[in-house]
Amino acid sequence: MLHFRTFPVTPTLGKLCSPRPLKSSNCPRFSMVSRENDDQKMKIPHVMTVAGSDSGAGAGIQADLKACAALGVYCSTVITAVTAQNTVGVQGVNILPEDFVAEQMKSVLSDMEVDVVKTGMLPSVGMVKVLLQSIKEYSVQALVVDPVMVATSGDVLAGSSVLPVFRNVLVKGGDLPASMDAIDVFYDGENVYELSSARISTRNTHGTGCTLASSIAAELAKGLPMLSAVKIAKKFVDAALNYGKDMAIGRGRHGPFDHLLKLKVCRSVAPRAFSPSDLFLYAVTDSGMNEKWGRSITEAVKAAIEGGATIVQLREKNLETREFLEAAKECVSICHSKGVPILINDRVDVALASDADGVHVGQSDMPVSLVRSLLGPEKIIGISCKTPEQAHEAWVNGADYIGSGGVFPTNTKANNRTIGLDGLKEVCLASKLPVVAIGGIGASNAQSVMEVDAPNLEGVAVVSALFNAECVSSATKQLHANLKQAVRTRS
Ligand SMILES: Cc1ncc(COP(=O)(O)OP(=O)(O)O)c(N)n1
Ligand SMILES: Cc1nc(C(=O)O)sc1CCOP(=O)(O)O
Ligand SMILES: [Mg+2]
Repeated sequence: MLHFRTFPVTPTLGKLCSPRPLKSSNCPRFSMVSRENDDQKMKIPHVMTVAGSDSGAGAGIQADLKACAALGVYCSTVITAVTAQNTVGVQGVNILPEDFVAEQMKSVLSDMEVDVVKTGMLPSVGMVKVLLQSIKEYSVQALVVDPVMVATSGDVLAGSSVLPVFRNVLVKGGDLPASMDAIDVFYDGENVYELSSARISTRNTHGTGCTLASSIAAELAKGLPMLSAVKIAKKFVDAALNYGKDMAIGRGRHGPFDHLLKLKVCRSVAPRAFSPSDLFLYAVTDSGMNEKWGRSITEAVKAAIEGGATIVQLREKNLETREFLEAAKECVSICHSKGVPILINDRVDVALASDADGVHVGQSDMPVSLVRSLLGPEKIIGISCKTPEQAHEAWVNGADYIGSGGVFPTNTKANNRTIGLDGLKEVCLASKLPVVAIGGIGASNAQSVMEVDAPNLEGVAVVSALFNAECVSSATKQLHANLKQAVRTRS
């Protein structure tokens, strides 16, 4: 079945309201705007959806909200009808009174700066008139109309009387049976474009139309031209279908798919919550040392875990990205099988791609708040601090722990400033975060570190004491025993 999804933007809008020109394609996604009696504020792209509610949350208002959230656009919602719906079909439709739909639109449009209006289920010609009346009063850049005439299940949701008013059209071919590719045809009033992608074989297609239309609206709200917006929206729908292709929600023929695919990446990366006690014996790798002793990174990591390392960091400064990623994937699998968290030094991309538990960054690396926004809430982020001010900032910016040093002079990190045991204590006392000491620490001086009187000092991070030793597991066992002894003395 072909679903006709139509997008009458500027030509048709000219008749309906006074559209503002679309923002240029290279304008920033979030621009600064000034309003009367207001300081400079961050302008968030805004789509207002006028659509029906789907109780199964695969389509309608719920799909629009999820698509806009996934694409980083604010979405306000005007509900035209409430449907009783699931993966089997539409069991009931309760249409809201037209004057109340008008009231919702007025509430949003009179207060908020809406860039694009996207319509879904408009169950009567009266409702279309209500919409036109409202958007005549307030200026919006574009109107994306998804006629929602027929649900994926085949249920008819709106009559054909609304068809003649549409102009530009995107004809979706995703539901055509027995074709290898999903081919959509876009006509912008002048040219016809064929947009094809590989068909994703899945039962979870409920809400694809709503999602495609709201994604186009979201990209237009960011300032993209129409054809680019349509292409990106199609890519997003394909990615979401792919992520959700094996989900099992509902018993019907058409399940919902996974709009929030980015969150799924975060979710799968954190097998268990971070605990400060993980920092007790922190093994930080060094490829130069492992090469010198003729062992691979994976052999070194296995041996450190065997000796009692409680957390691992891959600090591989000389590896090519591809080599680093392969080693990281293997080490992630080893560490996860042993229940030991593994972090990546500096490289957020490698951490994401390898499914590692987090990242350790220094003061001149990517800022913690940005790392957090890229990695999501569940990942572990460590930050190096040498001063109380940095330690305070680490907490404010959302780090999970602090690495503080150099406690003693070290040959492992060039030009590293030594802060001593006193400097370490000052850092500990300036933050609520757990702290791991680093720099020149080994079995012979670990006890003196653990004697520092700071309750949040959780352990030691070491490179050469483990990896510049002939036998990594023995060296780790020895350090572990000494740390245990130090803790017994401390308590
Ligand atoms: C646990 C821990 N603490 C400190 C560091 C040092 O990080 P950074 O300052 O970014 O220096 P490099 O390690 O990148 O040279 C660390 N890696 N781990
Ligand atoms: C990676 C690193 N960071 C430091 C800091 O002071 O932040 S000291 C250091 C090197 C630690 O190696 P070793 O255990 O061989 O001394
Ligand atoms: Mg660094």
